[in-house]
Amino acid sequence: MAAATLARRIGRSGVAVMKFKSPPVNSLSLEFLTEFSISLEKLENNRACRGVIITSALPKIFSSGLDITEMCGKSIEHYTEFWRAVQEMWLRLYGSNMVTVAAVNGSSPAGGCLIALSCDYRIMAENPKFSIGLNEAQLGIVAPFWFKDTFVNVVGHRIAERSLQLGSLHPAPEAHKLGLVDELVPEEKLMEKAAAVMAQWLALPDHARQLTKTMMRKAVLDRLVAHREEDIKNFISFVSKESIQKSLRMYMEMLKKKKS
Ligand SMILES: CCCCC/C=C\C/C=C\C/C=C/C(=O)SCCNC(=O)CCNC(=O)[C@H](O)C(C)(C)COP(=O)(O)OP(=O)(O)OC[C@H]1O[C@@H](n2cnc3c(N)ncnc32)[C@H](O)[C@@H]1OP(=O)(O)O
Repeated sequence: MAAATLARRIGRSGVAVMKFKSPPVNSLSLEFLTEFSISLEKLENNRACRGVIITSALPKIFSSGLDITEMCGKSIEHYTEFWRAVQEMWLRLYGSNMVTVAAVNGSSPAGGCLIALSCDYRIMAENPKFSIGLNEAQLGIVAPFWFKDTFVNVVGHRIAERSLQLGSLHPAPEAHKLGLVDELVPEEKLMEKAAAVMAQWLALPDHARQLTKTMMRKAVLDRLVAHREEDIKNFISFVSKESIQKSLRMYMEMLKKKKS
């Protein structure tokens, strides 16, 4: 696959490093999501792999979230396939038996934030220009219930409610204060710190850690599994509305204008 190049390396420590590399901004296209899920599945099935560090190969951007062009002016069949791929990615990552560490080395709005939130631990570069959050409301769209559930499980109900309603993108220091990321480190120390955190988590017996993780996350995962088809229908009916299409088009135009 060409668009989403994901470098993987499993060291002697049993840790893979996955680097998002889909210029210009690592947006989560159908192709990217499919490749990401396949990569996760391969690592999950590889007994030599016990943990994965997820980061970006691009400067300043971890991931710009779902590829908005995938949600604009496409067919029902396309929306169905795209949304199933988003669900699949989250089910694999949030439900992974591996230790997952996000080394967030750039901005991470919406779907990018979901990826970080789905990991076991988040370390972010301490650059106040980098921001993270579920900003869907700013686009005139609504974060699905499982994005919200994942967010609540990390920061708690009150912080999630305020942040989601306002569609806030939190600069790194604020994200740390809110508990949205666990640690801030200078950018050049990010991978070193991620490896140290990984070693700490891998020092425990896998079975105890895995069963505990399942216990903590199962209810939220089961909720999407039980309502998967309904969630796809909701997405399609929401995104097919002309008012939502208009909001998405205006947002894309705003992004382009910002440059000129
Ligand atoms: C009640 C029932 C509910 C049911 C559920 C229904 C609906 C919910 C559906 C979905 C949830 C949505 C989740 C999402 O993830 S939406 C995506 C949100 N992402 C963003 O808001 C980020 C937008 N991008 C930026 O802010 C910036 O681009 C950046 C990431 C900060 C990088 O800035 P920089 O200045 O470095 O780059 P540019 O802005 O110049 O961008 C370069 C280039 O990329 C294009 N682009 C950026 N982001 C996206 C994107 N997410 N998708 C597609 N394209 C993107 C940008 O337009 C530029 O393109 P150009 O052609 O001009 O070069």
